[in-house]
Amino acid sequence: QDAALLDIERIHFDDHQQALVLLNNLDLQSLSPEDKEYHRFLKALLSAYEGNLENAFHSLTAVYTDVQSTRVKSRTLVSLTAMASFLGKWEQGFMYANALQRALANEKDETLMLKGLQGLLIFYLNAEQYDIAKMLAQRIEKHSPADSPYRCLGEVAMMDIAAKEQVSESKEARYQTAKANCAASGSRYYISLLDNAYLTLLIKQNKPQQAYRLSKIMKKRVEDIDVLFLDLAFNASLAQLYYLLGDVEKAKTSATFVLDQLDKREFLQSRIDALLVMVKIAKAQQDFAQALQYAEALSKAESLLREDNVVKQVAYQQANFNLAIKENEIALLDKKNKLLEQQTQLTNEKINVVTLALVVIAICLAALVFWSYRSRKLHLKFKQLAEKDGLTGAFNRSFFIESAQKVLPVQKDLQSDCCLILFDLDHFKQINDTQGHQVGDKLLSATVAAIYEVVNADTLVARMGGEEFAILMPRCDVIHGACVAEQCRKAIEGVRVTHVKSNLTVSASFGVSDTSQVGYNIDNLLAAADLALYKSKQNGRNQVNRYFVE
Ligand SMILES: Nc1nc2c(ncn2[C@@H]2O[C@H](COP(=O)(O)OP(=O)(O)OP(=O)(O)O)[C@@H](O)[C@H]2O)c(=O)[nH]1
Repeated sequence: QDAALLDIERIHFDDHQQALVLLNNLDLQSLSPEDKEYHRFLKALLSAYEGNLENAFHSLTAVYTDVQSTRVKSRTLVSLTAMASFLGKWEQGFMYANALQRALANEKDETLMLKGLQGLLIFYLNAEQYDIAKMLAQRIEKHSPADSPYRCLGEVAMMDIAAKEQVSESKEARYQTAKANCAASGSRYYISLLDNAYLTLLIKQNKPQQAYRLSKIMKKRVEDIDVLFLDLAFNASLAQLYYLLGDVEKAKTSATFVLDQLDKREFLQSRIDALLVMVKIAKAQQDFAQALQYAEALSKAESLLREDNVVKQVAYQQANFNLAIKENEIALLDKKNKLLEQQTQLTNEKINVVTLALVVIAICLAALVFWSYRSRKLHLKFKQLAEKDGLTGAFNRSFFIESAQKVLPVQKDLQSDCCLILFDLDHFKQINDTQGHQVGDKLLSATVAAIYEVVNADTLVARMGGEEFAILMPRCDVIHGACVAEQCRKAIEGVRVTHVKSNLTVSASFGVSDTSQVGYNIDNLLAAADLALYKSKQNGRNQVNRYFVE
């Protein structure tokens, strides 16, 4: 903030005229927007010295409402709080004091914090809440160095409270330390306030000689400062002091000075002190008419003060009550918020649990699908392994026999002929020996593939062992069977295997049997076909022979 503005605020208690001159001479255009607001605040504050505190209070209220800068706003709140107590605006004052207390709870700026405490201290002092005022003074003492004006104000407050409470013990030592601190702070105004508080205490403790010495020291300074409130308080004290010292004329002069001023709320205590002296003097001089007049004025002033005290107490109670309501509301809101938080947390947790459950279910389902797919695949594989020959893909012997045992009785019931072809590759050992086993294997596979080209898909083709194969054909007589066998023989003749060392030809010998001759027994069918096959081998191989009953 602008140094000139800060200076004006610093000196305004001690030299308000100089402060006013400086403020009016400032070039407004050169100020930042925040400093313009600060300038407006200072103008409102200094207007208090024009004699109308009420007007100054209104100006400050307007500043407080209008300004944007939080710094200027909180500074204005401090002055409003203190000023409300001088004007007896207790209801507003407690409201401001509460707002200020709340603001101070979060205040990080040390100067603003001390300023705030200062405003609160003045307010609670005037509100006669001495316990709170003492606490505030202690806080100020803790936060400020010995030579700070804030520290000095704390000392003034403590002395003022001692005077108000009319303590009987000597405060001489305390006064001397306080005075040293206040002198170090360089504030004439605060030193005068301290002196006046101590002066009041000395008078109340009936120590007129000490009080007199002090008053002599004070006089010049008070006159120089020229603040009406201080002038009146000092003269009221002087009136009491001179009366105690028996200097009636001087007591009268001082009291009259007080009573000649406008009858305002902020000067009420000084007025009462002065009137009290005037009543005593008039009585002592046996001027009863005058004494009555002063007594009436005194009673009026005292009743005003009592009224003010009642208003003050009620406002204080009300403020505490409002605060309690607000605290309850805040506590209630806190609880509601906590409840909402817990509900949201609960909902979130529920969502998490549901999501987790869904994920787990999805994983389980996927695992289940995968597992059933795998097990189906495995099952098929096992089934295949159990039913088929691994090399050629034809059915194996056991499956062939099993199937034949199921098929044949059905065919028998249907009176449908079936025939069985048995064939064996020729000179296969030789092929193995000359071409190698791998070629032999290839040949076996190619043979089965060639057979499947000839027969129907529902025909049972099986590898019975080694290079021997069987074909079972339902709804087929021996002539048709021999025909199929012939086709198969030719197909095998056409089988070619790649990557062989020399030209490789392959053939097979066939034997065909049928149910019309040997019945529907698989063993008989096989045996009969085997005989026919044997015949083919005997007759030079690569041929088909049917079984005939001899
Ligand atoms: N590469 C191969 N050879 C096999 C397999 N099973 C049996 N063999 C062979 O097939 C040959 C059968 O030989 P043999 O029973 O003497 O009959 P062959 O040489 O075909 O002679 P003929 O039947 O009289 O024409 C043997 O050498 C077996 O080792 C097989 O899975 N792969």
